[in-house]
Amino acid sequence: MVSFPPCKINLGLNVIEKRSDGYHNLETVFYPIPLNDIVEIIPANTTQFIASGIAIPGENSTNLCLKAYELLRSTYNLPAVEIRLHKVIPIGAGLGGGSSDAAHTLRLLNQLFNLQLSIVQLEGYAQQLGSDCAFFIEDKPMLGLGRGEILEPIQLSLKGKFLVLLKPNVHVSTAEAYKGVKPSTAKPRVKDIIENIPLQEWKHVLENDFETSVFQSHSIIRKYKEELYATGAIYACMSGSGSSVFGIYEKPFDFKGNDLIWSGLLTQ
Ligand SMILES: C[C@@](CO)(OP(=O)(O)O)[C@H](O)COP(=O)(O)OP(=O)(O)OC[C@H]1O[C@@H](n2ccc(N)nc2=O)[C@H](O)[C@@H]1O
Ligand SMILES: Nc1ncnc2c1ncn2[C@@H]1O[C@H](COP(=O)(O)OP(=O)(O)O)[C@@H](O)[C@H]1O
Repeated sequence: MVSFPPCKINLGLNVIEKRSDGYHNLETVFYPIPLNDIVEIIPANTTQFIASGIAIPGENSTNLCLKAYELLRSTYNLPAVEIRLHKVIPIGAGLGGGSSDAAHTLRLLNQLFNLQLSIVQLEGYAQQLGSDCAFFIEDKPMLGLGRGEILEPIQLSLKGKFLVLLKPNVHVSTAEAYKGVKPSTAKPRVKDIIENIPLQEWKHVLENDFETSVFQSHSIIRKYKEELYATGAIYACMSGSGSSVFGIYEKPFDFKGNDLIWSGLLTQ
């Protein structure tokens, strides 16, 4: 059985407060982008994980696909499987690729072994694997609260707009990015902006709190954001903790550049 885990971008991101468990409460809108990995799961005599495509740092045993399998196996006594992952989504880019692979592994196992887990139950397992993992159980635009695992519907349509997604060759650690932000509760709400302010105005009001410190250490990301605006983007922003950055355009646009990783029309 095969699935095609997409990635996500964050439309605005407020880091609200540091929590006693070391995580941060945040407010963001997750939006799915059809730049996809491929996960295939087949019953096997012994459990194994086989990766191809972009190299994933770390041992295979630490891969989130296997962690997702182990999580369900511990409760449902699952048989051995072979999990094949073809990696397309750039790693550590603020695109949530690992979380998406994990969520889609849960979804595939649910189907393959007829576990009859509901969306809410699958989201519960996903939360244990990563803060933004639950979003990928449904892959539709959602407001993300708490650590990112509390999902609420949002009124938003970018259907027909065109997106350009760039990934400069720099790596930003998520944990370091959180350390570089001063949390604040006194910011305009992402939800209010997205639901009530026209897209054309977002560039004046919708922010990603990670940008200030991440741009200081990686000026190429700021440069790319400026380039997106210079080529006509209505709104441009870094995704998550970086290093990818996206621009939303009114019409299809042939962006030229080596670090272009995806462009296309939005459908949601
Ligand atoms: C920043 C965001 C925004 O969507 O995305 P990415 O840039 O990673 O894609 C997410 O919050 C990333 O979520 P995720 O990548 O699942 O994070 P996790 O693996 O759970 O946590 C990695 C580390 O980030 C920090 N962390 C993460 C989430 C959060 N709400 N507060 C935190 O402080 C913690 O130090 C944690 O140890
Ligand atoms: N299937 C996977 N795909 C990508 N990264 C994975 C995967 N499993 C575990 N990881 C680990 O997760 C980290 C980055 O996750 P990723 O989702 O690519 O980035 P981000 O958190 O920036 O969105 C890497 O350090 C990588 O070793």
